[in-house]
Amino acid sequence: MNLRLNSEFGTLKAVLMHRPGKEIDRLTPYNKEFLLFDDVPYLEALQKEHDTFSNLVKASTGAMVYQLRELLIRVLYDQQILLKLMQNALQRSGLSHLAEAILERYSTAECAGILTGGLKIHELKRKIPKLNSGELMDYAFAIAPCPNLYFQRDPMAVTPGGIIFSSMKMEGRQREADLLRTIFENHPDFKDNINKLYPAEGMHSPPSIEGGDVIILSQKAVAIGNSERTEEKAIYHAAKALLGEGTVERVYEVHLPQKRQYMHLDTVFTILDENLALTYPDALNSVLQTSLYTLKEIRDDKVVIKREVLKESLLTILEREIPHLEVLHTADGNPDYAMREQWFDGANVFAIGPRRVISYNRNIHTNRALREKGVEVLEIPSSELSRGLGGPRCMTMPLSRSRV
Ligand SMILES: NC(=[NH2+])NCCC[C@H](N)C(=O)O
Repeated sequence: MNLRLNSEFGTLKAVLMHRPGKEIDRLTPYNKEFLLFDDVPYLEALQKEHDTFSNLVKASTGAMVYQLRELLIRVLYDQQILLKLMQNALQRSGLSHLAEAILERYSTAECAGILTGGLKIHELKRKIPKLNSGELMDYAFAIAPCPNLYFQRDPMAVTPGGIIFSSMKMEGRQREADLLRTIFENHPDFKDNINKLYPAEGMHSPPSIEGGDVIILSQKAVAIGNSERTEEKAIYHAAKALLGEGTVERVYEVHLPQKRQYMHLDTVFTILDENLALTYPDALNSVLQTSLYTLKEIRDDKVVIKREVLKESLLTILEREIPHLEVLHTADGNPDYAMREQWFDGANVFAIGPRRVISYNRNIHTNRALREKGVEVLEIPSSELSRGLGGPRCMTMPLSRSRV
């Protein structure tokens, strides 16, 4: 599988998802903010909703649906890889010296569970009795959980020129990117098919960039949100790699207001067909600045790029890049509902093919407007899934689509 995509809407052929697990049960009213949740979801119901979603993706497209847990277990059979991930995970609590003892006592599948669901001190004490000292706070995490892992969109991005491995802004999500990168660099299905664009070789503590901020406008153009989560410096480096690779000719930096409800560019718009986009107008109108990166020259293997600040709105750019663009608004622009539906990711539908989308059932006004435009809308239940403040696009990492 060649890991490149040239659109947001070509018929889906393979996608990566994560069925939420133990990590969700770790959320409490006290840690939810740090872990970027707006509520404390009910795991069983959340899993049911997620199963409906992944089954629907499979049934409606015939696509291969990879599950993160299976891919992770496969690469963790390599003890060196497992040890390194475990040490990194424990490092944050100053306990990396316990990594080997953990590997001796837990199976590979259990280690995968720990790396995603976290580990508390009292759980560890049951396995390593000599740890029974009162100094360690029993209910503290030795390894913090990754409850946002079902938002598979964010820890990386597949572009027309290759893969961007995210460097996550928020501490509560940083380990997710390590897990994804380890999988894609080591799993036999993927490791020989990736062209890594970001971070550049030897870059330590790369500036933050998250997959939800990366949107393919066309084979030749990519938009990246400069947002609460993605920094200008990261966009510069990603643009340089993309333009140097050569498939993409224009990279747009879209300056979003730094607000939680617009945390990523894909909370503001998604592309559903060669000439149809779904947007949240208030956010679109508050984009006051965009910049365009293009290639200046490649001399002695050195890529030089040029940045122009454009006095153009996001809409103008979309219209230029997407000929005959029609724009549909969340809740059809109805002011009573547009804001409500955007909060629950109305604009964040997942295109499984041209004018075919999966959307949350709760966004009834948006779904109706989509249908009136001739879009096939497949609905999924959303009472629990939406509590993490991400929608169907956020929950999926497409790996292969038919070319358009
Ligand atoms: N691509 C997206 N819009 N992802 C939404 C992620 C939501 C998640 N709770 C976070 O705050 O990071």
